Formats: sequence, structure tokens, C-alpha cells
Amino acid sequence: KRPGDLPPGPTPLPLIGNIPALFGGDLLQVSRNLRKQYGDLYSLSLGPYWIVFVNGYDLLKEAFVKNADVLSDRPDTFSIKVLSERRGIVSSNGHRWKGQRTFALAALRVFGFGKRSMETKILEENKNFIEILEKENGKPMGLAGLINRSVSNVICSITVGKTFSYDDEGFTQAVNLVGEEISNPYGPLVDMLPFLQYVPGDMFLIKRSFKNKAILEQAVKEEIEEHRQTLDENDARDFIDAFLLEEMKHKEEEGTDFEDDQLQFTILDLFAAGTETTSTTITWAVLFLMKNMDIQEKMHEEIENVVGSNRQATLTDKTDLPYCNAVITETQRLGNIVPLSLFHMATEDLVLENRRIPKGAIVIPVLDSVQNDEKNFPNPEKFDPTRFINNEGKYCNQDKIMPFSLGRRVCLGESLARMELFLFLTSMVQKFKFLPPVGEQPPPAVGSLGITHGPLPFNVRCVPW
Ligand code: HEM
Repeated sequence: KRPGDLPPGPTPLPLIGNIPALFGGDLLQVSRNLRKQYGDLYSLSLGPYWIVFVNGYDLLKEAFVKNADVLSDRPDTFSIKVLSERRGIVSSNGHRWKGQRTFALAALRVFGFGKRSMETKILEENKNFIEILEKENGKPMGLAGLINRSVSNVICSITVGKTFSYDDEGFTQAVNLVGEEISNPYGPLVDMLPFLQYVPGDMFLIKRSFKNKAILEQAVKEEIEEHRQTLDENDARDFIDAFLLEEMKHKEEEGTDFEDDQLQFTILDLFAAGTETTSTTITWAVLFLMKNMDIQEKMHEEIENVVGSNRQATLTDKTDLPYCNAVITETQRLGNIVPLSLFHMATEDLVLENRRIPKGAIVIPVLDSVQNDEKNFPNPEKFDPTRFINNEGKYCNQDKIMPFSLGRRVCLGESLARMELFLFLTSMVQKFKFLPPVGEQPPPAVGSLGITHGPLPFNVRCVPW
């Protein structure tokens, strides 16, 4: 039974709890339906967990910023405990998480986060990407895989100190496997209903996940070993080197988190979190632009006026390109890339809106509720960048959405992601118009939900202006 002081929700049934509530579509749809009935705070009883959904800008702030002491841990779910072994940054808690996140942020800054050197790397990668699009000569193509590999190269240049050719087999396999895991539609379901692990066969892709994990771990292990063989103590080349040097400092320390297993998961976290999210956003942008030729033309015109056609836009152009910024922010809003963020856990009982969130509950920051808030964004289904342009033609309102989540677990790669989105999208629209295959209508803007919410595969023609 649902204790009377918990957030409201459908009545749990004996043994199966609120499983029937999940029959209403994917978890995003389920959450939207429940909100209509129960308001901003509601709960489900699933498997061993109470799952609490937190909606709305103010309540999200109260929960994850004001009560960050209680709501910043990850729960004991299958993906966190078993697949990620509670290691790395995304899946660790407490002392380990704090130490690893702090180290990673500092090291990433040394290797380019927020710096001009990073901009140069992104622009270089972008040039290669544009050249490949040029070679396609306006033929219809699925762009998502290529964007994925190009974006992935940016994070690889910092973590493993090199980039890969787009037809490198090992690299392509790693990028595809990570994509498969992050967009696995059963991932959140198995996390909430752990007994699904024991269903015979591989209907929920769990065996597949273990296989993918083994391949990815082996690839990273090899990179770490190669780095160890060529390590120069006075010259860290990349994130792996910096971590190996840190390992040396902590060698004598019992139970230290600076060891190879931890490094392996952190590299995989950065690779996974740093690739799929950004490339999915860029892919949504191409789809939205293809469906809105007038917006595409306006964005191109702004780039032509400010940057011209002989050089790539750089970050110094950013403030002079308000419409481009608005298109990117509107893409993040409507694309709704991580609509339910990642799962958090309540480490103590907590009272919100006079309701008790019990210790051990999985707590979901419903970022979707902010991105699609009708009060701030009338007609939220419409792609309309002018929501982020004020009367003076300036870029505004970007803080009305929270695609990178909030609180202590806020996305660690936000500054890199913002750079990438701006530099990739401006140079893509500078060179090409995005059109559907001849004789076809642009595809519907329909997404599928795993951890990320990505568009269904579609073909596009990239035709020079
Ligand atoms: C547009 C691109 C991106 C979006 C929309 C995005 C969004 C998010 C979201 C919603 C979270 C979950 C926060 C929470 O638990 O409440 C997150 C976490 C994280 N992101 Fe990103 N992200 C993006 C790009 C990146 C990049 C480029 C990196 C690479 C460095 C990155 C690294 C991480 C890491 C390591 C975490 C885990 C943080 C922690 O648990 O402490 N993300 N991101």
C-alpha cells in the first residue's frame, strides 16, 4: 500500500505494484500522463522501489539544489550497481564520486575545457566532417552515425590524446556500442524492475549489454596500457596520462580510487556521456531545420552577414549570432535530449510539498516538464527559435530550460557541449541546406527514448547553398 504521506499516484496492486501504469507508453509518456492527474509530484511503486517524479522549474530547484545533500546520490539499480560497478563518475557516490568528479574537472580544464585550444580542436574536427559531407555531393544519407563519430573524436582528443579516422573499425564499433547502450529502450525499465534480469532469453538486451561492456572495457584497457608504456612523468599528454600520474601519487594509499578500474570507467563515462548527447542534439537540429526551411534560411543569412563564407564561425562570433544561438537552444528544448535526466536517490527521508520522499526512493528530475512548460513556451510542440529572441533582437531566456539538469550532479561536460553545438551547427548551416530526399516530405519529428531521446533514423540531403 502507498503510505498516506507519500506523493500521490495510482493505487499499487498486490505483488505487481504499479506495473500496469507502465503500459501507457515509454517512461516519458507515462510521466506526462501521471502529471496531468496528480500534479508536479507523484510516485509509483515498482519492484523494490518507490519512484518519485519531480516536475516544474521551482520544485526541481527546491529538490535538487536546496536539498542537494539528500538528493545527489545514484540509486542501487542494475545499470549503476551491476553494469557500471558503482565506478566512474556517472555511477559513483559519496567520497569516490566527489574525488573523481573534482579530479576529472580539473584535468579536463588542463586539456582544453573552456579554452581556446579546445575551440581549435573542435574546428579542426569540424573541417574533416564538412569535407566528408561535401564528398557526398548532395546524395541522401543518414547523418547520425557520422555526427556521432565526429563528436566522439573531440572527447577522444582530450581523453586518449588522439582522433580516429571515420572508417576505423574499432572506433566505429565503440561509438556504435555506446550509442546502442544509451538508446536501449529497456534500460530504464530493467533499472526499475530488476527481476527482468532473470527473464530467460535476451528480450531486455541484458546479455547484449554485458557483451558490449566487455568489448568496450577491453578497448579502454588497451589504451591505458599503451599510455603506461609511453608515459613521460613530466609531460601528461591527455586525461589518461594525468590519471596515471595521479595513481602514482596515491600508490601507497589503501583503498584509493586512483586505480586502473576506476580510470577505465571514467574514460567510458566521458566517452558515452560526451558523444551521444551532443550528437543527438545536432541530429535533432538537422531534422528541425529540414522541416522549417524558412528558419534554415534565416540562420544561414545571419551567418553570411556576420561570418561570411570564407572562414568558420568561432566563439568570438557567438554574441553577434543571436538567431543561431536561439535555434540551438530551441533544439535543446524541443529535442528534449535527456527528458528524465539520470536517476537520483534519496539518502534520507525528505519532505517536499508536504509529502514524504522516503529514504532509498529513486527520484527522477523531469527536465521535460521545464522544456515543455506551456506557461513559458506556448504551443510547446512548435519549433520556434524566436522564443529565445527579445524585442531588441537579442538572444534571451536560455535559463528557462535545463537540458543539462541541475544541482550537484549537473552535467560535467556542459561547457564543452555548448562549444560543440555552436561550432558544429554554424559551420554545417554555413555550407549546406538540409533537404529531404527528392520527392519526399521531411520525416515526422518523432523520437525514441532510452536514456537519451533521439530522432528515429532519417535520410537527408546536404546540398551546398
Ligand atoms: C548537449 C549535450 C549534453 C547534454 C544535454 C547533457 C546532459 C546531461 C544530463 C541531463 C546529465 C544528468 C545530470 C543528473 O544526474 O541530474 C548529465 C550528466 C553528465 N554529463 Fe552530460 N550532457 C551533454 C554533454 C556532455 C559532454 C560533452 C560530456 C563530456 C565530458 C558530459 C559528461 C557528463 C557526465 C560525466 C555526467 C555525470 C555527472 C555526475 O554524475 O556527476 N556531458 N549530462
